[in-house]
Formats: sequence, structure tokens, C-alpha cells
Amino acid sequence: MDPPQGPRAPLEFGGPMGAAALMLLLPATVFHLLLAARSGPARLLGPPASLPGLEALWSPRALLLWLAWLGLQAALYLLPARKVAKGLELKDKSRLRYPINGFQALVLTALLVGLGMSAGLPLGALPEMLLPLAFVATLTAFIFSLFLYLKAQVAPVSALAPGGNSGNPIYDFFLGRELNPRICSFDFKYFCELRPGLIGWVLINLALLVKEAELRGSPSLAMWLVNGFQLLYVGDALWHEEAVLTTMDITHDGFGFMLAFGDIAWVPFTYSLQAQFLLHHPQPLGLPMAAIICLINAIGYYIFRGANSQKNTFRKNPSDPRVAGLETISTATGRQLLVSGWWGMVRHPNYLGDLIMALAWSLPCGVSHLLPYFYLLYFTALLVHREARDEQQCLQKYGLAWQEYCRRVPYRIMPYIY
Ligand SMILES: NC(=O)C1=CN([C@@H]2O[C@H](COP(=O)(O)OP(=O)(O)OC[C@H]3O[C@@H](n4cnc5c(N)ncnc54)[C@H](OP(=O)(O)O)[C@@H]3O)[C@@H](O)[C@H]2O)C=CC1
Ligand SMILES: CC(C)=CCC[C@@H](C)[C@H]1CC=C2C3=C(CC[C@@]21C)[C@@]1(C)CC[C@H](O)C(C)(C)[C@@H]1CC3
Repeated sequence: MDPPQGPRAPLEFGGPMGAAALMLLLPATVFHLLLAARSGPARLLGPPASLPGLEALWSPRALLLWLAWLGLQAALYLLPARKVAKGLELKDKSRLRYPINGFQALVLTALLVGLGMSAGLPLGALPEMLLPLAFVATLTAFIFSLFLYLKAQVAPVSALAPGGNSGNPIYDFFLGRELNPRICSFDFKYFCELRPGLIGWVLINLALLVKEAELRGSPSLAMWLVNGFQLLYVGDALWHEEAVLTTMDITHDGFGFMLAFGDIAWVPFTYSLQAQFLLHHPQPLGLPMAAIICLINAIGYYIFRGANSQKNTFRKNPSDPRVAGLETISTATGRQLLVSGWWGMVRHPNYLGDLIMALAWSLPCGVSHLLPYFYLLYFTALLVHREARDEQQCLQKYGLAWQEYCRRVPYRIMPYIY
């Protein structure tokens, strides 16, 4: 069988040079944000007030804590699951099985942390360790990606991803060669996508809230909102865990540095930026403004969940009464595309909802600094790029039917704007 990616296939992310630059730039951004959030001026752009020495980055205690965290999440992943779901059909016609116990892992982690705190676990000490923890998470991502790259050398061609197999080691290391790397039934990509990073993110948020209560007597309203909104987002992702099996990360992208670093280092340490900012830069927030922000988050969540559930329900069973009345376009593959409901409003209504929520997560931090808006800016860029990649794949998959869909639903993410 031919390798999945010919030498002439167009490379993404600016090819090997782009991949090399991103492998430096992404970790540098994590450290910049961590330092900026705790510095007085809290500048998003411009150099940090001071650069940390190696002693501030390296801590054996942080390494132990990090390994214990990964070990705990791996153990929770291996617990009996309420359901075992099948992934999409692979090139060799097989379908992999995935445990659906992410929400259970979140609840058990919360119970363990709660028990630990009542036994004197100093959760408020965690914010002081964010820098060394991010350092070991980054190191782990590099070492793990090397393992994944080497593992792919002995994988059958049918197990390789459509991208990430250009023959250039830097590019392939970055993008990931193997689609679903596993040892026995332990699926590394599925595990990393939803467990250590996402649950780690809400744990860091909680630690920042506890620390704020220790410093100022009680957590601020802004901190409560950020914690509540992001807990809802992570809880939702784990509750609807099965839906991740149809995302492009699982079905299309290989597992390499980009996703490994993104999942275990980028998500917990940069997505908690608003709570980090609030700990060091408390912001006044009145009840009327808080109510408006809650409303914005609720609107974003309503669109995000409505759009994702509508598509998932339709893909599982198009005759389900909740979606059977929607207008569709037939495609040559036998699958249909929705052209009414959420998917008739814009071509990526789920991204629109996600972006509205991103705005609601930053607003509690006020408008005096740009730093807490980093997530909104980065996420807009990520989703615009992701949307373009998905369009390309859909055009290849559905050809004329996709063109017809684009004609009938001309806007990509934001009605009348983009
Ligand atoms: N917080 C974060 O950092 C991130 C969050 N996300 C979120 O993850 C979620 C999943 O996003 P993502 O994986 O990018 O992609 P989507 O869930 O948007 O899925 C895209 C796929 O949906 C199918 N599709 C597209 N249009 C239609 C239609 N009209 N009718 C039916 N099916 C259609 C196509 O696949 P097919 O036809 O093969 O089913 C297409 O490839 C989103 O809510 C996004 O916001 C994503 C990235 C990062
Ligand atoms: C800049 C960089 C390192 C990029 C890597 C991108 C990753 C951080 C994201 C790619 C797709 C993601 C998804 C989620 C988190 C971020 C990453 C890993 C997600 C798990 C968040 C929760 C959502 O409900 C989701 C399950 C739909 C989502 C899936 C995609």
C-alpha cells in the first residue's frame, strides 16, 4: 500500500520551517503568559518584567506532582466505563473501541481533591508551582512526542494519518504520524484530548480561587464567574465525551507534538489565564454587569451545545424526530448535509457559540488589560484556521454538494460578517 501522504502533498502550518517555529513559539508563549499574569503591568505584548532562572523552572516536587497527576488520570481512564463507544470506520474497515468514563473521572477527581483538602491538602499552594509544572508538562510533551514518532516507525501503513507523513522528520514530529497510537486498548490521543489537560485546567482554576480566598478573605465575583463558566465547558465536554470521536483531531490528525503539547501543556496553563490574571489583578465587578456576562455565556453555550448536539444527533440517526424535519442536501457519499436549523445559519455555528463563550470568560477581567483577552484572540485565529482546514476536507469529501451548501449558507462563522 502507498504511504498516505505523497511527497508533493501540500504541507500545512508553513511546512517544516513553520512547524519548527511553532515548536519554539508555543512553549515560549505559555511561559510568557504565566509570567505576564503575575507581573505588575500584566502586558500581553512586550517582554516580561524579568526572566526566570532555571531554579524557578525546575522542581523535583513539580515533576512528582505532574507524574502523579498523569498516573491518577490514567488509572481513572482504566476504570470500568458506563459505556464503550465505537469510533468511525478506519481505512482497514475496523472500528476502535473507546471507554466513555470521562465525566466519571471528573467527579472522582473532584471527590479525591475534596477529601484531600479536608485532610489538609494545601491546594492554595498550587498557583506558586505553575511555572515549574508548565516546564515539566512541556518536557513531557517533547519526550512523549518523540516516543510517538518512534512508535509510528513500526506501525502498519494503514495506521498512519493522512497528514504528518511527509518524510520530513521535523514536520512529521510536529503533526504526528500515527492516527490512533495505542498500547493494548489504551488510546493515547483520546486520553490526552479530554483528561489530564481539561481536568487539570479546572483544578488550576480552583486552586487560584482557593488562593484568592486565602489572600483576600473570599473569592471575588469575577473569579467565581470564570471558574463557573469554565467548569461548565469542561463538564460539558466530558458529559458529551463520545462526540469527540467525530472531531478532526481524532478522525484526521495524527498524534504528534501539536496535539500532545496542546492537550497536556497549552490547555491547562494558558486556558486558566483569566483566573491567573484575577488572582494578581483583582477586578471590581457589580451584579448588573455580572448578570450581563452570564447572559452572554448562556447565549454562547446555547448555540455551541445546540449546534453540536444537532449535528451529532443527525449523524447518528438522521430519522431521529429531533432532526428529521430539517432540510438537507444529499451527497455522492450517501451522507447528507444539514441546510436548515443551526447549520443553515452559518457553516460553523458551533464555533460561533464557542467564541461568544470565550468573550464571556474574559469580560469578568475588565477592560483595563489586553492579557485576559489572549484566549479570545488566539481562539479566533485557531478557529478561522480550523474552519479553513475543515472546508478543504469537506470539499474533497463532498465535492459539488459542498459547493451547493456554501452557496446556500454563504457565511462561515459569523452571519453577515465572515
Ligand atoms: N476550546 C478549544 O480549544 C477548541 C474547541 N473546539 C470545539 O470543538 C467542537 C468540534 O469542532 P471541530 O472538530 O472543529 O468540527 P465540527 O464539529 O464543526 O465538525 C466539522 C464536521 O462536521 C460535518 N459537517 C459540516 N457541516 C455539516 C452540515 N451542514 N451538516 C452535517 N454535517 C456537517 C463534517 O463532517 P462529516 O460530514 O464527516 O460528519 C465536518 O467535517 C466545536 O464546537 C469547536 O468549537 C475546537 C477546537 C479547539
Ligand atoms: C496552539 C496549539 C498548541 C494548538 C493545539 C490545539 C489544541 C489545544 C486544541 C485542538 C482541538 C482541541 C479541542 C478541545 C481542546 C483544545 C484542543 C485540544 C476540546 C477538547 C475542548 C472542549 C470541547 O467541548 C471539545 C471536546 C469539543 C474540544 C475538542 C477539540
